[in-house]
Amino acid sequence: MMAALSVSDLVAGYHNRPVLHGVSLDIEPGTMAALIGPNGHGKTTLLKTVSGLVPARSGAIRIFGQAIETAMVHERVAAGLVHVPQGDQLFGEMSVEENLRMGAYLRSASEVPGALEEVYAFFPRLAERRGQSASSLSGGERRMVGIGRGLMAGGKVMMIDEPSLGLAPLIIEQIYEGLRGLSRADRAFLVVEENPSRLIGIADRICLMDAGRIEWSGTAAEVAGSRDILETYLGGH
Ligand SMILES: Nc1ncnc2c1ncn2[C@@H]1O[C@H](COP(=O)(O)OP(=O)(O)OP(=O)(O)O)[C@@H](O)[C@H]1O
Repeated sequence: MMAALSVSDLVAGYHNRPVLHGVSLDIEPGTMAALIGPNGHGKTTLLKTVSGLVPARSGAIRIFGQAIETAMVHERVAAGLVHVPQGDQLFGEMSVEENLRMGAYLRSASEVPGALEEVYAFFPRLAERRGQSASSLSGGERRMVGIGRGLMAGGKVMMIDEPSLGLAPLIIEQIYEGLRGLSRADRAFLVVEENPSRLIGIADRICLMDAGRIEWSGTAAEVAGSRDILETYLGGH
């Protein structure tokens, strides 16, 4: 089967600091992969390199077979790639719905109402607050708008950087349930998560990143059952 996202031997970094030392990973359509690992080992840099915010020095990135490693950011979005960054970067003065509509800037006007319906169906709280300014939302609601705005782009591969960051356990559950519900045969997710136990029953595969490489990958239950992995990489979480 053709991978939704395929990364091979990706090398990238900042100025004279290499961060990714040959990352390879494939995500199948219809699945969710989670990227875990110690802080500062390149998870965010991987997402930024795939979305084109950090240039790749070498290696290949493909979306459903289409090579994008030298494409401009907007061309990657047009190819179906969505990146929901840490901190959401919402427009605080604009309403929930206006923020959501911003995500659909590359789509035709006729597709927007259906896309909005989909977001509101999965995050009903946003439907209730559609006219409220983004700056007045709670942290969890903001995260939902960030993810919803990504969905509005109609992406086939959604990368979400730490959807659970700073949120209460109940809200984290709602966010992950929303994501699970958004799973479709023609869509794939890559999420960064610091706590692998949250991903049991949610992520299809866990990829462990260490020192700029994918060191290991397997199911969430395999991670939870592996003392070595938990103790070596995750400080016994
Ligand atoms: N703009 C930048 N310029 C220079 N170095 C950077 C820049 N952004 C990140 N780095 C460095 O690159 C390395 C990897 O950072 P990255 O944010 O990818 O890690 P991470 O695994 O996502 O960690 P975290 O979970 O803490 O976000 C770190 O050493 C970081 O200091």
